[in-house]
Amino acid sequence: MKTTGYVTEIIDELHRTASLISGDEAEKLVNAIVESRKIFVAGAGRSGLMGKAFAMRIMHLGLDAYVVGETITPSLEKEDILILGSGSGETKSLVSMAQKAKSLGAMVAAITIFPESTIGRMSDIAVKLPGAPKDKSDDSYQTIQPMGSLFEQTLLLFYDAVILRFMEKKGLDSKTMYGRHANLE
Ligand SMILES: O=C([C@H](O)CO)[C@H](O)[C@H](O)COP(=O)(O)O
Repeated sequence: MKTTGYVTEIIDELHRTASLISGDEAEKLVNAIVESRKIFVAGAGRSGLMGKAFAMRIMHLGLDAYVVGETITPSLEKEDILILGSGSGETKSLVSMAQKAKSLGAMVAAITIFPESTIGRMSDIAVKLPGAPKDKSDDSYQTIQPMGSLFEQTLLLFYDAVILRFMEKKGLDSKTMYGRHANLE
């Protein structure tokens, strides 16, 4: 298949996964972000990269957003939310973060293929995204893509959709948000 054929196939896969995301679960996450004081985002590897893109846009919304592990990230407190993106829901560093966040009384949200995973079960809000785990141990969801690519792409689209929903709720537009964009690039 030509590279452009693969692009079309990936988009078809994303159409299928997008249509399976629960609107109620997504709305719970948006409302939790609205109600939280600070928003912390975490994920490992590629899932973490999608989280960084999400945290940047949350900052553009005018909220206090942080990526876990960065040098200027402050302490998590009980009025805050920790959002974890993890296909498997079993990544060890994220399990520890979820445990710590729970012990501090903060809200934990998981975006995962497996709400029944360790991270999913520990979370106050779990949004299920369809996909195949990176080790392909669960072959119930078919994708032509390697490892967790389909989950990671769906995660980025989902995060961008959360931003749009937040903008809609708060009457924000791109122009206002651009006013907060980095100007030392
Ligand atoms: O980087 C990743 C890998 O390339 C899978 O496609 C994963 O995002 C990373 O290993 C984290 O895994 P999950 O927590 O299961 O998303």
